[in-house]
Amino acid sequence: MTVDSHHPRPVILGQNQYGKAENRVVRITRDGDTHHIKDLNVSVALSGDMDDVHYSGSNANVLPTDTTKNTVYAFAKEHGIESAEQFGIHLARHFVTGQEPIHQARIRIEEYAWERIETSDSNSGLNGADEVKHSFVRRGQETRVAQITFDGEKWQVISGLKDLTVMNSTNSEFWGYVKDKYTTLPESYDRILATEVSAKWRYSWSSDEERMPNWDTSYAQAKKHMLQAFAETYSLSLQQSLYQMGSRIINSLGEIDEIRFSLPNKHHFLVDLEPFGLKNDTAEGAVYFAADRPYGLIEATVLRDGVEPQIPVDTTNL
Ligand SMILES: O=c1[nH]c(=O)c2[nH]c(=O)[nH]c2[nH]1
Repeated sequence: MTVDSHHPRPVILGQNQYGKAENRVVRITRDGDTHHIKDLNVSVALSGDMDDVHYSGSNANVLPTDTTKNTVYAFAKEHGIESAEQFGIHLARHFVTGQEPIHQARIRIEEYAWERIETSDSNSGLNGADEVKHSFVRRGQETRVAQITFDGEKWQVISGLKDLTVMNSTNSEFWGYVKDKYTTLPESYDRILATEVSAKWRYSWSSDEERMPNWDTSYAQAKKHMLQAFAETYSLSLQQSLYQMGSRIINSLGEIDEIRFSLPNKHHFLVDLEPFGLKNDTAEGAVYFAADRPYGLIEATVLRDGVEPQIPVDTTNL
């Protein structure tokens, strides 16, 4: 049999599925001052009677991927997120039982774990009222970095860390900024503040080997002060938090003269759930869309008065 180009061999549609992938959903629940966080990456894949949309373009059986995304956010608000498994079961059941043409739903979930930042008061137990209960550090922790330079006489040691992700689920505002004709950002009086800290600090030590700092102790202290300053600062901008983190280190650790931060503002947008009759109110605990890009990038050096800045402005490849 010859192949007639006007009547090609039938081409058959094989396995197919569709849905919205990587819905980044952050659910904060508030129990008084104590906040709880669930942070998921949810991917929905549906399959069923989808021949027509592929063969002819008829969308009659197609629940839009946009709807699957909205369902993830609305369920997070309405039913909460008890566990990834429970949330996935709930979603899968909804799609399969709710839409006749959908026969199978596969929900894949990644969950990012967060731990509470221990603030000064959580340890002492003396002043429990001031303990910070809305500050978290993402588990997995950071990468420690160091750069050592020696010219035969003098040493320069720059230490630091990257990929230390932290979040305050309240005590962050952003308002009173410049507005021009392109400004649309609504002022916020209670927002999530999250960043992935990249910091490099320079030691004043440069020669006397007898008086060399204890690098491990110093690193642990710098990290602790940075986290506590982040947690304890009532923030009016990420810039202000940055300065507080840096100055806490400079004030607490005599051996460090200079610190440079690169802080991406990991934006969390309140999801509009009004169309589904759901109030998504910050004060009650809310559902956020965790955007990955673009992001604000806040960078600055904080130094001891009188010292010369030496850490390069662009520390990416330090
Ligand atoms: O903490 C912030 N600093 C900014 O400079 C800024 N700009 C913006 O849009 N949001 C924020 N947040």
